[in-house]
Amino acid sequence: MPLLEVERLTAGYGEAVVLEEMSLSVDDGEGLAVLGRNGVGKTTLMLAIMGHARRLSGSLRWQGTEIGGTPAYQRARMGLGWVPQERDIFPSLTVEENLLVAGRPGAFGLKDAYDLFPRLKERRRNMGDKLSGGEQQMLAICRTLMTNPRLLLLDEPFEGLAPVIVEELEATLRRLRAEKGFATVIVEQHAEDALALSDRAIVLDRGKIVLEGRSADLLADFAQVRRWIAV
Ligand SMILES: Nc1ncnc2c1ncn2[C@@H]1O[C@H](COP(=O)(O)OP(=O)(O)OP(=O)(O)O)[C@@H](O)[C@H]1O
Repeated sequence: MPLLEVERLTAGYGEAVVLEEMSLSVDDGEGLAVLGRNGVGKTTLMLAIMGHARRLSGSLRWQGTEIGGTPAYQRARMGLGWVPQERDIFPSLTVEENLLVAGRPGAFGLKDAYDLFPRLKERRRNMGDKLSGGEQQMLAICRTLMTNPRLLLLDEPFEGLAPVIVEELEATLRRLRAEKGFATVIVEQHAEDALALSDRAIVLDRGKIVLEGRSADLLADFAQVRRWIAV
């Protein structure tokens, strides 16, 4: 049984339809990349999975249970972990406080966060608004990991970061998946990075899946991906 199953999902905001009859699934431990140009509905898909966008029809199943009508906070408790593009760090709390307020019982705790990103340990007494972009992203990822999710949804985690930081984040995400068996869904403009990090990928255009396949195959024939993502 897939961990997450999206079936003929139509979703958007108010009366506006952004996603049309979209179907996809993510297995336990699997990495899925979501690619596409600006405005095609990638973030909306994440928001719909988390319960923050409006579902008009279709179904969402989590470990076989329908969650289409389940409120967002309960989905988070069920093991869906969301790392928003805005990072949503509390500016007036320290790094450590940001981590602790997110914490829920489970295998991943403060020590694991600091092992994953030693930089966060060095900065643990810094306020949330006194961090570099890369440190903020590390904190945003760890804060979600502190909720001990089964699935980690990342929205453009590499946006605006220096290449050396992107490499560090990529290596850590790879290690996390290998060691802890997390399933991940990653939305990225950097398509080649996202393909290198994932097992499978979907490419969206105007609210629909226009291409999907194994990431290795899409990387080997990148021209067909570029057709859909080039501006
Ligand atoms: N809160 C909202 N209310 C109404 N429409 C919205 C809202 N958020 C996004 N949209 C619209 O939904 C469509 C898809 O946006 P979405 O953010 O999902 O795209 P995206 O592929 O993630 O793009 P980007 O890479 O720019 O984030 C766009 O036309 C956008 O204008």
